[in-house]
Amino acid sequence: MEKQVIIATKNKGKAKEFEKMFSTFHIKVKTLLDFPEAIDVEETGSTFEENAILKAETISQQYNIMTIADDSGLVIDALDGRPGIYSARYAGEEKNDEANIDKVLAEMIDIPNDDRSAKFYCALAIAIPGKETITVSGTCEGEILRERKGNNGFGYDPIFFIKDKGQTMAELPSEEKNRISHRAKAVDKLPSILQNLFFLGDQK
Ligand SMILES: O=c1[nH]c(=O)c2ncn([C@@H]3O[C@H](COP(=O)(O)OP(=O)(O)OP(=O)(O)O)[C@@H](O)[C@H]3O)c2[nH]1
Ligand SMILES: [Mg+2]
Repeated sequence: MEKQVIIATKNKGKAKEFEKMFSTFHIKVKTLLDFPEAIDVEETGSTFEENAILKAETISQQYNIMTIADDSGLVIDALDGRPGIYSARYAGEEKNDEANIDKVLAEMIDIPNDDRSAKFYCALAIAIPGKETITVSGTCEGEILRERKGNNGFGYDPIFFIKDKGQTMAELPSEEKNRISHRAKAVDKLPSILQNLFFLGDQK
């Protein structure tokens, strides 16, 4: 039977990236964009991992199926780690990427060029009914530009500059982002975990 996994996200940018990355695992992926009636999980955790676990466990219990959730964000050193777990809503509940970028650029207007380091962080939680939830994570180092560059990706990608690429995350083609991003680095850790889980105890 083809393995089924729900990715507990409503974020279109993430959904696209997960569908592309999972196509190599021959696992059929659905996201919460396919389940409009899914519980809307309130992210009350104080860490990326806590929020990812909340999202994965709520949905895996609702549908009794293996669920992976991603909680991720942008952590800027000069802003004491902000926006962090509040990245999606940094400029307000409407989760507007453009407004989020504007707010970060305004807060960093006086930050010198040599103090604009940042990282993207992604925590994934894997919840399987009847088993212990597992988390993995990935990070991608970069720095924050003073203006947007590039139209690919989503969120803060246009202002996140990756030195050894000489480009922003939004200038990279999506295949390239899906090789080097914080999300890709976390997803890369899944095959060995899924192998063990499926090998040790086939999903019911
Ligand atoms: O430029 C970006 N490139 C990325 O690759 C990326 N990954 C995360 N983020 C930011 O962090 C928030 C996640 O917040 P988040 O994990 O709570 O997700 P979300 O609320 O958007 O959807 P959901 O997965 O919770 O349904 C997102 O909205 C973005 O602002 C990114 N920005
Ligand atoms: Mg969220």
